Amino acid sequence: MRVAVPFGGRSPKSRLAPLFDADERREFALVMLRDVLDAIDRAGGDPVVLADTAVDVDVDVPVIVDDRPLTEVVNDELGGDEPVAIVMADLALATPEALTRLFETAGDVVAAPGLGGGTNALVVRTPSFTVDYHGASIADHRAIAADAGASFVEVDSMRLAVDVDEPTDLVEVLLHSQGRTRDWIEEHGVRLERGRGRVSVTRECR
Ligand SMILES: Nc1nc2c(ncn2[C@@H]2O[C@H](COP(=O)(O)OP(=O)(O)OP(=O)(O)O)[C@@H](O)[C@H]2O)c(=O)[nH]1
Ligand SMILES: C[C@H](OP(=O)(O)O)C(=O)O
Repeated sequence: MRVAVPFGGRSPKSRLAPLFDADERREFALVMLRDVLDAIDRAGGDPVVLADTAVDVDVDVPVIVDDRPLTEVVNDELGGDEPVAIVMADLALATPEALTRLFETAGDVVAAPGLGGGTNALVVRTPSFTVDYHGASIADHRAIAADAGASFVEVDSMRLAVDVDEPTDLVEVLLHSQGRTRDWIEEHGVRLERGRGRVSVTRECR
């Protein structure tokens, strides 16, 4: 199955500014993209990157450069007869097993909800569905599918629910991931900070 991976490479991961400067955030976003492309490949998907700027992914994966807004770019992928998946580039915990389960779940539209209201991954098997990202997009996508008379099935997956947007999301990477992303944040001095409540992260050296 074709798996489109949207990638905003120009000024990514602004919510990680408390930890990383702009160059580091660009590098970090690329490292996550590499992990996600690997997981898709190992799940048997055919990835294509939809990037808002030219990007060197360092692997043999096609890159389409299109600087229109995310929703427009993704909607151009939809509407055909073949199923297509959309997997976000910041799913640092994604494993081939979690993605295989997503790809194999039956439904006109299959969605992996993200923390905080987003839609981290989709499989679309009907031309009647369109996306509308940002805000509580999982609720919007549920409504769009209902209006189109399409079934909407949500996959319950912690590995696909964590999109790395905010410093606290790095806790999940350090605790549950083995990939390049985890290595990168460790090399950049990010450590778990254990207190009385939820574990957080701190950066040792800058
Ligand atoms: N092609 C494309 N992909 C985008 C764009 N904006 C975000 N993305 C991708 O969409 C997914 C979700 O991105 P977000 O977490 O909302 O945005 P971000 O720019 O990575 O991070 P923030 O600056 O913290 O919002 C990631 O895979 C991004 O790389 C865009 O304008 N164009
Ligand atoms: C694109 C957006 O991502 P988030 O801002 O929730 O990470 C969404 O999933 O609607």
